[in-house]
Amino acid sequence: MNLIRQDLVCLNYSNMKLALYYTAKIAYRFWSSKATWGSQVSAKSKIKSCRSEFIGNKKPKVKLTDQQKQILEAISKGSSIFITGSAGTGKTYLLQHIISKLSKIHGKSRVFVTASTGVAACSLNGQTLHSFAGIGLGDASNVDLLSKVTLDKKAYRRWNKARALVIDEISMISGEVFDNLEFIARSIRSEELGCAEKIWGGIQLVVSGDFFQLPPVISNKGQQKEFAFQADCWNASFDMQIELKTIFRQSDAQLIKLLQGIRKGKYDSEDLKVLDQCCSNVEPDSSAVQLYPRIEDVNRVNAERLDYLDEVLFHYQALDSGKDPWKKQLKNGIAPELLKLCVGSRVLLTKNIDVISGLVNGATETHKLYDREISDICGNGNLLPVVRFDSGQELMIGLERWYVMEGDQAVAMRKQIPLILAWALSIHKCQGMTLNNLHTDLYRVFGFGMVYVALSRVKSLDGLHLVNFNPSKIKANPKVLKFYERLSGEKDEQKEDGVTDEI
Ligand SMILES: Nc1ncnc2c1ncn2[C@@H]1O[C@H](COP(=O)(O)OP(=O)(O)OP(=O)(O)O)[C@@H](O)[C@H]1O
Repeated sequence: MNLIRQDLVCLNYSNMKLALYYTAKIAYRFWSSKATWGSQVSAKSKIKSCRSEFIGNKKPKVKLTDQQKQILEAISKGSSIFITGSAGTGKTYLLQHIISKLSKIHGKSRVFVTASTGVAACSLNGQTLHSFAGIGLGDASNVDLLSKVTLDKKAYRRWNKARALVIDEISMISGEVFDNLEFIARSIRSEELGCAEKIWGGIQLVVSGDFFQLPPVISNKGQQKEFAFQADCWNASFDMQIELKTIFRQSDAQLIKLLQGIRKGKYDSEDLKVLDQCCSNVEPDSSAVQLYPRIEDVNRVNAERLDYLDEVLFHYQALDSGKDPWKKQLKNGIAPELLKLCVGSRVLLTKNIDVISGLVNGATETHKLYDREISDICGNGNLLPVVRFDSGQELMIGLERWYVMEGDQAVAMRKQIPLILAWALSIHKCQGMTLNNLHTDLYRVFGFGMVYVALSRVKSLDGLHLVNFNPSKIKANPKVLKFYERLSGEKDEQKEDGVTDEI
């Protein structure tokens, strides 16, 4: 199937020298390459080489903090670690370094990268924890889950093969599930590998997340072990539990103080004044991403805005390969099955494109997502979109691939344009993102952690706009507060015993 019709690309702007240059060149190359879905890799590399002729391919280097380096060293020594810290302290960024280190130590195929949600898993090129484990919804007794996994040859093999297991966004995994997974790992590995029973069957465990962010979705509200840290095996699972302290996402001291308070469910009159100044009932400006607690509001706003533009709609249908259940998991990722765009759509780039991260954010290549300005679809039919970024730079966005990995094996893959409509996003979907300008309606906020997740996405106060803000919605779960008190208490005790600050 032809993706790129051999029509010449037309641009809607007249003053886009740079974009015109790229586009003209790309259009020519596509014309001559007769690109199809199958040949997109070469088309994409042509886009990249074409871009780098103009803007270079430099990736700004990020220096790891002493804490981050200490964690990497401990990983090299085989330690199992829980990494926590406020939003924007670089947990996921560090995980990327950890994953490459673990792959060197154990071999790529023996390192399994997972996360509690599809979106978080996709951003690490991993899979959801539940699908790695083969436990389905995971709502059965440990013995029943063990039999389920034992009957699932592939899942059983994964548990045997694993030398290291990475779990991101742990706040959304319950203690019940965490204990059950430990039981499965220990049972399968001691039986199959013929070794004495060890915790997690001897797998090196790297777990990351912030329990002040979104909690697990639990059907049985009476469940005793709501959070993973309440699991019986939690403390025994780690050699080290460490809280990252340096916040990178924000640099403004007032905003950092405000967010640190909200994280713990606290605020003072100064914080309320700051939040008050962010409140306004004025229609959000078009560069702001609107965050809503409920997906119905997100879909409604995006559909309304798309409709309002009254432009020709372009449909981009994802191309999926692989088998179920892996293929089904692609639906939980960030790349939509059907992407509808038109000229003027507000979009979000959902995949890190090296050349963009260096140029636009001037920071690192590791941002998981970027908020960007108006997109411009060029040409017609199946032509590729050209996006104008906040920096003013314009790029044609080619196809990207999202994989579901089983060790080093890709078991399913989705090809899609790495964009989603982004006038509005759900607070659940934005966990992990960094946004320049956000507008959030907190009227329908429910549960703990939601206000914190929404507000902590933003980089500076200029970019924070609120409606329906009610201080009573700022709340932290008392169990989580206790856990962190204990964590820092233990740290203080260790300090008195002469142990280093971080460990
Ligand atoms: N050592 C570092 N120096 C500079 N920037 C860093 C460093 N570590 C991480 N960052 C940057 O900090 C930002 C936030 O990182 P990241 O998204 O990993 O945070 P996080 O703790 O996972 O946040 P969240 O809890 O919201 O998911 C990213 O832009 C990342 O590139």
